[in-house]
Amino acid sequence: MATKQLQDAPTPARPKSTNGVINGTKAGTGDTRIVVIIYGPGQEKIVSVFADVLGKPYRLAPSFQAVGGGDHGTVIGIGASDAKADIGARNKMLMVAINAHCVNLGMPPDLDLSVASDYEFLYTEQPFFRRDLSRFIAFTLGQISHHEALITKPRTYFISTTFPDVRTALSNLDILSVGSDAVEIRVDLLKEPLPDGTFSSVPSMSYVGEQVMLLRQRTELPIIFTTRCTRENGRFPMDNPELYYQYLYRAIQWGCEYVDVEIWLPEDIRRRLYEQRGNSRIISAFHDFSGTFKWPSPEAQSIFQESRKYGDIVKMITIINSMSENYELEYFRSQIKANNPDGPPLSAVNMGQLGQFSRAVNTVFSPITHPLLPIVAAPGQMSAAEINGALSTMGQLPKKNIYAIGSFRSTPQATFFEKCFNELGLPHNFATVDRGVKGSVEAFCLQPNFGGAYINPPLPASQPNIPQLSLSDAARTIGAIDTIVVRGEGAFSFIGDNATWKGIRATLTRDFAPSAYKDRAAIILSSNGEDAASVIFALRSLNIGKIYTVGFKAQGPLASGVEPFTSIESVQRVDQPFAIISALPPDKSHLVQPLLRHFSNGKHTSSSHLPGLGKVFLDLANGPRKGDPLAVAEQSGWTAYGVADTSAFTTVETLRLLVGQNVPYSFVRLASGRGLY
Ligand SMILES: O=C1C[C@@](O)(C(=O)O)C[C@@H](O)[C@@H]1O
Repeated sequence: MATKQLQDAPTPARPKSTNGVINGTKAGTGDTRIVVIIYGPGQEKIVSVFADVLGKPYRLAPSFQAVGGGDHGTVIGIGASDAKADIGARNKMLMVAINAHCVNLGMPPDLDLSVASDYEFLYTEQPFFRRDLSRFIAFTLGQISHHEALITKPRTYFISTTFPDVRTALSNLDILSVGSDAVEIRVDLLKEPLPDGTFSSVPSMSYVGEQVMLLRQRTELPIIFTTRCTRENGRFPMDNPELYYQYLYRAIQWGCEYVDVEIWLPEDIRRRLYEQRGNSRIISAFHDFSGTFKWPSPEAQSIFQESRKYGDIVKMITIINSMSENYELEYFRSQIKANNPDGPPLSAVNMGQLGQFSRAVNTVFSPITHPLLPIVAAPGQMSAAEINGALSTMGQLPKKNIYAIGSFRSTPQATFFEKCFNELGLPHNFATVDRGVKGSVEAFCLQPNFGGAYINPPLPASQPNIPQLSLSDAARTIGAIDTIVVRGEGAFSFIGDNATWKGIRATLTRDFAPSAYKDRAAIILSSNGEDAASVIFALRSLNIGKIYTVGFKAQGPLASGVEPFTSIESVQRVDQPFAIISALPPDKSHLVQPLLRHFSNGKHTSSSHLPGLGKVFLDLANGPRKGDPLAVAEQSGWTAYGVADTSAFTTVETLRLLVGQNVPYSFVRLASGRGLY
């Protein structure tokens, strides 16, 4: 049957690396196959949204057979009933098929189409969450990847949600996920109501699909999809391993970033899931509730070796009987690390109260809970604040002074940082200090308990004058340090970094995949090269084509491929730019308006009859301004963002750099409603 077909077919043309948008690296091109969107009755407009997000033209086709090599670079739409006829016979090396299904229409997706497609996008028409689509497509096509960034982060946490229906969690999700790097959906704990008032023993695929969709619409965090079995503290029945395959494979198709695959499952199922995982990552999971498991045993070693065969992360969780077994786990952890330098990261904790020590010291994907959750997902689970409290009591999280250094006395951000520290149980002090006289930044860095700083306006990277400071690539290239991070002690223990460009890039990729920027033109307006440097860096990381400038001339390492507009004629010669970014100060920000209007109905770069029309405008001006560039942009058909978006994304990045904790963008924006920006 159709399921069988998939079992034998690893996802073809998987990009060699998922070099998505991480750190200073460039966005990868990802999957280069032709994207085919299967749409439901009356839903052809979803094809144009996919095309817009990807920055590509689109056309509708009657069948897979009608798609050929000449369609590279065009998004193809095929109606669901037409697609059914020949989806099984499609050339999988040439095209990637995505079944787009609108759940508002009251019917579950067609099972044959679900199974035969490479991916499935479930969406609601009202409200429609474009950023959900953007994230889904950028992830499944390998243009972005969270994993590389997460496994290099010193500590990662995921929140195990235990809701029977994620709808009840949505209003609290922002606060629940403070401190988490990923959100786990415990599929086995979902309770699907049946018409007779009871609950289904296993939630149906369509119910689970909708739950995943709802969760992803409300969080930007990667999702971990878990079907925990009855023997391992879960509710998923164990009599039919094939059922696990069906759910877990569908999780890959839905674009879940992580899929938890239990080690007891037959090897064939684990292998298939691993081979077919596309850009998802497999967490190979082992739980032992017998109380007889021993970390120093050969069994523990062989479980790790078996898990690593089909796991990007290995998770081992057990019940213990004495405190000393925590030390045995630590020895096991260090051995595994030493003997498997290229092996997958190990996430290992002991359950129960006795095991809480290990929950505090585990650094890789530590499962956490939150007081607002209905139940803890496993005995002994702790919240992020409890773990940080324990670490600080054990001397593992020394109290530091963290500063906002600027030409200001106090800012709402400072209050926000303090709130985050409280919420996360971090022991640090936060102080806002005036930069004042030259040299004061250095003076703060030299204080014994200096724990890092964000600096506004940024420090020139050319003359920071701080001993022990090394620079990140981004700070060096941009020429500005807005964050000083402390890593360890001794020589070069301070890193001068730049968080602003990441805030800009995150804003630019909120509603568009990185491919939308590739080789397209952009215009930057600024009074000087310094204010524009982080913008150029962010655009370059998205493989932008030509950059035109107004008000400044780019210098130094960022100057190549950047051309100033010299006259009205030079503006008129330019093809439709994909992005216009203004770094002008508020009193000059209205000067961008004529450009926004000029390019409103633009000439198109693409020769196709249906080009992607998306265009992005970002206004970085902060403060009361003349005119309303955002309104003008929106009237002229631009997708417009203001500085509040970029500042919120930059705050996320700054917190991550300074204290290693993830505070979701949505939470920062929530706080901004109370006057953060
Ligand atoms: O595997 C784990 C770890 C866990 O069992 C714990 O012990 O915290 C909780 C589960 O939800 C998660 O899937």
